[in-house]
Amino acid sequence: MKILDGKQVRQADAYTIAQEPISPLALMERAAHAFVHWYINQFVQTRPVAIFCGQGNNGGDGLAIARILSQRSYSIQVYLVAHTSNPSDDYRANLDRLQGHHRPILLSSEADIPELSDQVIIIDALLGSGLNRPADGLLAVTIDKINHCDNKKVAVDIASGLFMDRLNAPSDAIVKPDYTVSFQFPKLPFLLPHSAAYAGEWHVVDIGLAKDFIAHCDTPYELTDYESAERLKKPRAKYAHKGTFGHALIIAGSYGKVGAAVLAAKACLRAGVGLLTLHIPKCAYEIVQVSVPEAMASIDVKKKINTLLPELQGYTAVGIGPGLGQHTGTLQMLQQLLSLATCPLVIDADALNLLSENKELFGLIPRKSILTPHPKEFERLAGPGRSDLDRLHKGREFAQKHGVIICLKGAHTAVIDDCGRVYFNTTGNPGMATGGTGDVLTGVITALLAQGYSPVAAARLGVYAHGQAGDAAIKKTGMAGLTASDVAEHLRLD
Ligand SMILES: NC(=O)C1=CN([C@@H]2O[C@H](COP(=O)(O)OP(=O)(O)OC[C@H]3O[C@@H](n4cnc5c(N)ncnc54)[C@H](O)[C@@H]3O)[C@@H](O)[C@H]2O)[C@@H](O)CC1
Ligand SMILES: [K+]
Repeated sequence: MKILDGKQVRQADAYTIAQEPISPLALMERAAHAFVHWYINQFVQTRPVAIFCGQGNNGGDGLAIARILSQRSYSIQVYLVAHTSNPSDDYRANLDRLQGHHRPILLSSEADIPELSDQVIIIDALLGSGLNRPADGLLAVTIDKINHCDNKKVAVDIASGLFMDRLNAPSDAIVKPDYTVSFQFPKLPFLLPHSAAYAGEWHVVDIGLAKDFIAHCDTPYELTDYESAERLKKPRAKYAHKGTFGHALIIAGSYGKVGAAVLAAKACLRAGVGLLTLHIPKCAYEIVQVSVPEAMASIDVKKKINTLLPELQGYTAVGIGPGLGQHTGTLQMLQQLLSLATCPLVIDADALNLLSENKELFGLIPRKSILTPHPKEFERLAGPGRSDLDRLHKGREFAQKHGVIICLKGAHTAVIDDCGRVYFNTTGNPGMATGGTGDVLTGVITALLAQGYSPVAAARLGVYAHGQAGDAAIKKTGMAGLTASDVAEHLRLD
């Protein structure tokens, strides 16, 4: 699913209106019905509804939603905030349509803002994607009051006060909803850590904007959702043998961090690789043979660290980094790998830290290698970002400059390809913020690369499947109890 900017959404809107054709008012009605369809599956009729409306089209949506909910026997009360001398036509039309069903209350000062009982659900339709400056005056006061009550809150399209395409200042008044029901597309701020709190749990509802227009819309931002992940998957052929699914090499582990190698290996196997060899220091030999009997071991000359690059011939992908340590001998091995590798690489954890400490090696990274930094590792690689958006821009620049794919890990891990396209992941949960899950991810992506997936597909599908495994695992373990081993065990690629 694509993520469009404000201008593109307005163009999609206008194109649909002209081409379908459909009147703007009928499109608003369709959006309101889509919202209500979601709403009635979520909240029972016995919960009263307070709908706060502005005077743009977002407010128009709110008025149409109020009418439709009232027709469905929900008890509603609309509160209007007058913030413009030029209310939108469709706002006016919906205000007219509401007459006879309901009498809205106009809020003229702070004193008019109601105290609501706990049972009331708040629908926020004050401002939508047309926000052109931070909310102030009575709008800001109303937003503040809404935020201070414990009632469940649902934002229509986007939380009032949240910019779609640019950063808000920390002091801006923005509704903090429990849910956002977004029309047709998610919005970029929903996916960025610092603004995600202003989206809550977000849902996208289809309002029938023209598919041909959307298909041709050029945007750097996209989601990896269920449909796109399914499209990326390659079926396993009936007459396949283990050679069909590649031979992965994972270079991992050091004294005290052998677990990282084991986790990466288990995940690699669960992600369907044909054969796996682990290159490990001597101290890891028994541990690996016992805990991952399916993997072959390539033993380093050193007892506690990896220093000697094995012969690379025959491997279809190499993953390096989990639990590796940052010794000089290991650095030389990494340098050799970067110079000699002819198959795609996954570079993670200490291998990334070694690169950050030795930036002159950047030029050696084979094109289309996959780098999997968490935000701190990314900062070490590419410098600090002033904001989430800035970090994303830095990631796009870095990926294009060095011809690599970056998995910038986080709640919505961003896979950034070497053309600067960003694919946000949609699976996973906060339980996965625990040691070892990164090692599991390296194993999964290495397995997919080894099986012949393109680097971008391997990164997107790997990140998606990794999050999906975490989501499946918490059904048994709960979030707090989730371990990286649980994630590895619950991986399912078909
Ligand atoms: N995406 C789509 O194709 C559709 C969008 N619809 C709705 O239309 C909305 C966008 O409508 P609009 O463009 O009218 O935008 P808004 O509803 O956000 O309102 C814009 C109006 O508010 C004023 N305004 C902006 N920022 C302000 C501020 N800080 N303080 C006071 N006034 C401010 C503007 O000058 C303008 O008059 C969407 O969010 C969505 O809810 C739906 O009706 C149907 C289809
Ligand atoms: K809103």
